[in-house]
Amino acid sequence: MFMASRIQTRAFSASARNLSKVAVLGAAGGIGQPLSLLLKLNPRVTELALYDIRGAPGVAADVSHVNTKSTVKGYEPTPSGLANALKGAEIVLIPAGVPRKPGMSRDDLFNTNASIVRDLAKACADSCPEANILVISNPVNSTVPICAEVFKSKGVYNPKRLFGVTTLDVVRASRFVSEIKKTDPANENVTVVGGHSGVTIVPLFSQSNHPDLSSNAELIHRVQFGGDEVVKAKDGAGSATLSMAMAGARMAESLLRASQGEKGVIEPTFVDSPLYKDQGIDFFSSKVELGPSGVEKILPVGKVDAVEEKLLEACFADLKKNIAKGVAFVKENPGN
Ligand SMILES: NC(=O)C1=CN([C@@H]2O[C@H](COP(=O)(O)OP(=O)(O)OC[C@H]3O[C@@H](n4cnc5c(N)ncnc54)[C@H](O)[C@@H]3O)[C@@H](O)[C@H]2O)C=CC1
Ligand SMILES: O=C([O-])CC(=O)C(=O)O
Repeated sequence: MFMASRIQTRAFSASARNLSKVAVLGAAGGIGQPLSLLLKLNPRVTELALYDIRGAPGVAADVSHVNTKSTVKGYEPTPSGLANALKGAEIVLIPAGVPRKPGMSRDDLFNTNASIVRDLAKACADSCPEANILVISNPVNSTVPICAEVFKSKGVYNPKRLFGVTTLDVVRASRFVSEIKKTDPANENVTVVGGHSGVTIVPLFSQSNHPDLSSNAELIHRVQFGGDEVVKAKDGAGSATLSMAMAGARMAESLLRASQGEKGVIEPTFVDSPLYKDQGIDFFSSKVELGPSGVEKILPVGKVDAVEEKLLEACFADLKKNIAKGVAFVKENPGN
């Protein structure tokens, strides 16, 4: 009897620890819908909260019929709907905002998406200040600093809990390499550092299985401008959604694995980083070891070759401006 109740208690505390509410803000969009589906398929997610300014209850009703154990709820587009979606969330994924059309840069999205992300970050700071915030909305190089400034202004900033999602860049890099080398992309781990737009995306092929590729200008360009390929092909109907949903779901899964005790979980992500602060760059994407507190350890960039050295120089110049723009936006437009 005593033994049985002890076992039951232990089983209960283990499952209580693994209750993971995940919220998606922008859940009815091109990324939000497949991302919500992939999260519903993830057994580590126990509660899925879907929010959008339109259509979240419909997406939630649909996804909720998928026969996995997690519960799914769609929230009304009201301040209380948003607050309830966020309350108790361990992870918040933010793909809310407009995507690019052909001819636009990610920075061209700033004017629309900056205030969307600022306001959603405020809601997160109020309702789930300890959640891991995963920013997908572009321009990531600026929207992540925007979130940081909002959290700072509310006195709840924890740099270990804020992530710009750059997973798609390594997903693409490994796939593109595997196409060239006729290998399985699952075995191609390409480190990509910097930021998430154009020349701020720096693949480090010298550190990969195929160091010869570091002089392949065409491949480097394809990784840096992979997003443009999709924007062009969609011809006005948006940008990457399905591959992005997969990348976002992978990042969320990695955080859940790490928070549930798995050691050595490493993902590339754009975080508040010490790596180049001496050069005035406060956020940088590199390999990050994840843990129960979010960022466990930011790994060094490591040895780069002369080509990559030049790529990094170009990255720094743009990245610095993108970050400063996000910081200045919140200072000049604190919102209500
Ligand atoms: N980090 C990355 O690697 C990638 C980022 N993106 C970015 O993700 C963002 C979303 O892209 P898509 O899903 O294709 O766009 P979409 O237009 O299909 O969906 C965006 C959704 O956000 C919603 N939304 C707008 N304002 C909102 C608010 N204040 N609160 C909640 N929801 C709101 C819209 O109603 C819409 O359902 C874009 O900014 C895009 O550039 C896209 C691909 C890759
Ligand atoms: O290219 C875009 O605008 C969307 C994006 O960030 C990507 O696909 O990497």
